Amino acid sequence: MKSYLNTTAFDHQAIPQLGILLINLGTPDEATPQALRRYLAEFLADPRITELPRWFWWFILHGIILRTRPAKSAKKYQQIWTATGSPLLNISQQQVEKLQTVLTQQFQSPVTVAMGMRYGNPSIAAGLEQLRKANAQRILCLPLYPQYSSASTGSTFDALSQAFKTWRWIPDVRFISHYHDFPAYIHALANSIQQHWATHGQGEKLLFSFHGIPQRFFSAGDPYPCECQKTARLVAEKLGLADTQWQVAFQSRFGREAWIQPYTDETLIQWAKTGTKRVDVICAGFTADCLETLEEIDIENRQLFLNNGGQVFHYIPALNAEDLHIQALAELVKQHAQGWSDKPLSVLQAEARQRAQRAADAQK
Ligand SMILES: C=CC1=C(C)c2cc3[nH]c(cc4nc(cc5[nH]c(cc1n2)c(C)c5CCC(=O)O)C(CCC(=O)O)=C4C)c(C)c3C=C
Ligand SMILES: [Fe+2]
Ligand SMILES: [Fe+2]
Repeated sequence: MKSYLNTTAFDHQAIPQLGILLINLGTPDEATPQALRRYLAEFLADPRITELPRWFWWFILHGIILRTRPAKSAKKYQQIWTATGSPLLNISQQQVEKLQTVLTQQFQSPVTVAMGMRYGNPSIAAGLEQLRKANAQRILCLPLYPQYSSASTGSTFDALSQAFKTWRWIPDVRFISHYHDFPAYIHALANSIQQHWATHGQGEKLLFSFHGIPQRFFSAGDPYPCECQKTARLVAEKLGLADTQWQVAFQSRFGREAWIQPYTDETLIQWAKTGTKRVDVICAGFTADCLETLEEIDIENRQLFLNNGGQVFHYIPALNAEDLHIQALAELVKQHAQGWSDKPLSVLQAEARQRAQRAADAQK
């Protein structure tokens, strides 16, 4: 017989909370080949990530990839690892804390913000469990992927559904599918670029580098590349850039098949070879700095540009836990939590007391 979470009797006195679950991709527990093997085995087994026949992919994954990639990836992670662990996890924790503070100030109803990672720890199930224990009867799920892709956002939805399968009492649930053109997010990006230019000067060209996906996914109807283009265009318009001053490219290619183009590394090499001396690169789709930005862009792609004739390479950090980013996330949450956050604590407490009283009366 299957048993479900919620093992204690319903508590009439408990104050309902609004729960916000921030979700990101995830990261290994340590920068070691063993930890990478565990992490990549979970990540690369996700059918949304590969979309290949399971038997065929299982053979490639276990026969080839998991024998070689963990050691190579561990070396890369070691270059960006901090005293307190993975940058992505550290930054995510800061985002949770700051958003909790801002929403507590701005919402009438009590709110709890938690984090769940699609792969690795803390898992989505653990983040939801934290919200369940806080008596979150309404849960807003916010994958921190501004641009929708089946491989990222779609996969997050799968994991949420899987986790809820174990709950007895399914709360009200809302899911933010994308926010690639949300004004406060565009404003935060434009502001971050302007701040960077004010301190370091402006390059000749600005490259918006987004994580790629296989071309096959786009051809099958994934809107991701279009949403990346729109984010970049809106930011460039806000900055008043001419079409010759900016471009979109896609990084993080994996495997041998074609991914969406142009590729970031090839673009930077071509720019360097054709006389561009100073570039700025921003990874606008990454809401927190991680391996793909700190190692692939700020280390590997920097070298490619400088080795091919470029002279100045500036990586503009992700929005991370910057105030304007947290403000943008708070606005996004407010928009999607409409009708959920308007009861002051005093009203919720009075309702809880009435519930408890009626339950006690009914037992007499
Ligand atoms: C195998 C194919 C992959 C697809 C498709 C893919 C899509 C995708 N990924 C992100 C965001 C991140 N990916 C990160 C790391 C990473 N990505 C892949 C592969 C695919 N991603 C791998 C194998 C790895 C692990 C590192 C490595 O071994 O190279 C990260 C960084 C995580 C960290 O710990 O720092 C992020 C973030 C998106 C948004 C996306 C689809 C749009
Ligand atoms: Fe990468
Ligand atoms: Fe990825």
